[in-house]
Amino acid sequence: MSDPANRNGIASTNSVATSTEGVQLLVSEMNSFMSDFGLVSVQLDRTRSLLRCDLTDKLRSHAGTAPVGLQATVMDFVTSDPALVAAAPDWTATQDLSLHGAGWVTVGPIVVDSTLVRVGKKVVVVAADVYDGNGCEDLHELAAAIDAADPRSRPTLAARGLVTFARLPRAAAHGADEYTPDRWIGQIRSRPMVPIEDALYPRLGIRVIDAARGELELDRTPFVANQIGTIMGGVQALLAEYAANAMRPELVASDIQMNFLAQVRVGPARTYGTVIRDDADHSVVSVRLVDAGADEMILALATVTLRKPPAHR
Ligand SMILES: CC(C)(COP(=O)(O)OP(=O)(O)OC[C@H]1O[C@@H](n2cnc3c(N)ncnc32)[C@H](O)[C@@H]1OP(=O)(O)O)[C@@H](O)C(=O)NCCC(=O)NCCSC(=O)Cc1ccccc1
Repeated sequence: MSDPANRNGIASTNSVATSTEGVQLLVSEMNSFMSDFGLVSVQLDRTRSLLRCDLTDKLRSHAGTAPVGLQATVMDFVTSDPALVAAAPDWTATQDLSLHGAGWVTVGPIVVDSTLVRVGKKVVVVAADVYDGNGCEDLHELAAAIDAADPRSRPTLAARGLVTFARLPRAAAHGADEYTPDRWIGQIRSRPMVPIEDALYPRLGIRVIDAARGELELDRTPFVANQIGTIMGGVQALLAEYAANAMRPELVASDIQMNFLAQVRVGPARTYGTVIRDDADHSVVSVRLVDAGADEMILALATVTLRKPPAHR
């Protein structure tokens, strides 16, 4: 089988995800908001996975940096691999995700190193370090640099994060049997690369209802949904970041905490923002995500810290 969009001959996966309300969505790697991220990963062993993501101009924040929602998206993606290996045969859903900036990713690629921390009966916890690859695209070279004994040889840490996954029955995820990171140990895997015309936020189709109040909406479409039929955790992080930035447009997000409480039943996802701190050099915004089509059922709670952009410091 040949797939011209696929750089390493890895078959792209299509699956019909059914949400908790029984709505069917055709979820495909070829038609995802991440299709032009240039995602390449390697499962180094059963407990560690490394991923890189291109930082093209389309994906940059208004300050030219890698948006925190984008870092959260790729962090969610790569940490799920050691989680799925550890949780097998269960599937996983992201329950909590935190990401704290140590610096800005300005050159790229974005590199995320994820390591299994704890396997429990109900949850699996995976830590992640985010680096600016500074032009290096070779994952084995990056892993060696991260592991270097001399701290001066290591890439600069851009952020540190922690992701808690809840165990779900494997039947919750359509296409689960095609996604088997435990069989990919040592393999470099490139996702299908399909160009997308729009920049990161416009492509999601976010509707701004009231910027000053952080009120935005996003439909659940196959473009942003995952195998269990809800809006991907990373997209919810991007939505929360966008809402916080709508309230404080002169700043740029550096940290995010997401608590995913329920899965989208109907959609759209709607945000409500509250500024909980305004200081000289930063603000903190709390964002509530609800399912507007399901009696405003709470989907997630987010806290976003925003700072002055690096060029203005
Ligand atoms: C499930 C939980 C995390 C925990 O809640 P609790 O209160 O502890 O449990 P709850 O009472 O709600 O469950 C009772 C029972 O139902 C089971 N079950 C649950 N769901 C399903 C299902 N869909 N289908 C079938 N069964 C389901 C559940 O196992 C349990 O079974 P049991 O009774 O033990 O036999 C909940 O807070 C939640 O859904 N949060 C939102 C999570 C979220 O949306 N995250 C963001 C998107 S994820 C993402 O993006 C990842 C990604 C990364 C990278 C790339 C791609 C993807």
